[in-house]
Amino acid sequence: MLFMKGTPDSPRCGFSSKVVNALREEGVSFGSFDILSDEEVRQGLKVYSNWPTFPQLYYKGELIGGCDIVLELRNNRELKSTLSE
Ligand SMILES: N[C@@H](CCC(=O)N[C@@H](CS)C(=O)NCC(=O)O)C(=O)O
Ligand code: FES
Repeated sequence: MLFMKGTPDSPRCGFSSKVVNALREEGVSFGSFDILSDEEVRQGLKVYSNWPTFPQLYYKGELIGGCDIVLELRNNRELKSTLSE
């Protein structure tokens, strides 16, 4: 599940766009939520996960990370395996 700015087909920030591209390139299917549509979710998730920025990628209810971490996993060829454990 990706909490992002905008939607996968219409991202509203480059960081969110990069994560969408990485997931699509790996053939990972994912749900998404546009945090720009809900200020309460936007601020609440930062507290919930102790992570101050978006995008936030979750797998099985746990935060995997943001743009930097997702791209690092992809570059290390670990993204797909991380999201299928
Ligand atoms: N280094 C971050 C880049 C993401 C980032 O800096 N996001 C900012 C600008 S889009 C953010 O979400 N700020 C808080 C907010 O907009 O609520 C990452 O790896 O995800
Ligand atoms: S919205 Fe400006 S950097 Fe993401």
